[in-house]
Amino acid sequence: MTLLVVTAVEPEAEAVRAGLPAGRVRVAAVGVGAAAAAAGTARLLALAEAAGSPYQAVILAGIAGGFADRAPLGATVVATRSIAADLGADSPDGFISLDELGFGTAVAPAAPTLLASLRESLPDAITGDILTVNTATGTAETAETLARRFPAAVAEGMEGYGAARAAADATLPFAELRTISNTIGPRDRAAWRIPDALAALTKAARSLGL
Ligand SMILES: O=C(O)c1cccc(C(=O)CC[C@H]2O[C@@H](n3cnc4c(=O)[nH]cnc43)[C@H](O)[C@@H]2O)c1
Repeated sequence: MTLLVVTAVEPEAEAVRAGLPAGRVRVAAVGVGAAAAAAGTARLLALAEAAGSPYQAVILAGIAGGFADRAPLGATVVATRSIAADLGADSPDGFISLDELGFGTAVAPAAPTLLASLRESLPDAITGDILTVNTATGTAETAETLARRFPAAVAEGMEGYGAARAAADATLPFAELRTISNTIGPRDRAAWRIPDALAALTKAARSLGL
């Protein structure tokens, strides 16, 4: 299978590459946020298709914030669904999702076969929804609100839903794989364990056996 792995930033891409045999998989950093992920992934897919060597699957990989008591620091998480948590409308009665507004869906389910293969390769990984947010959560109040709105969510990142949409437009299977660098809650950058999360990302990539 010709696989495209996209990450937000280059250190994440390097961590993934370090766990993969050279030249077998394309790993590219496409930028932070769902818009960058969608645009960057779509461009890579289109260029490969135009060159006559299309990709056959897309994985969004990177580090993430983990929900307290659901995904601890250093854990590997695999998304059953990548959900755009803040795509919709605010209202005095609470958040209204894109689905409720009738404008499509904010939920991108992982491709069943790709998800099953990731789970088999990563038996210790925590499986659940991974939220895509435009603003990284920085208060206990927002963390609690998200945990309540999304009881099956284990982590949040900023790109999954965007890359998933690009893969869906190209009718390709998609999955999201992340490792936990910080706990979702009051912003405390000093408490982020980025090197540990990047090391876990390398280990996860190696476990894929590609
Ligand atoms: O400073 C560094 O060395 C460094 C190395 C690798 C990655 C970073 C990032 O800051 C990546 C940002 C990326 O990480 C995701 N992320 C991580 N934690 C959270 C969170 O709590 N809430 C939302 N997103 C998170 C996100 O996908 C960002 O694109 C720095």
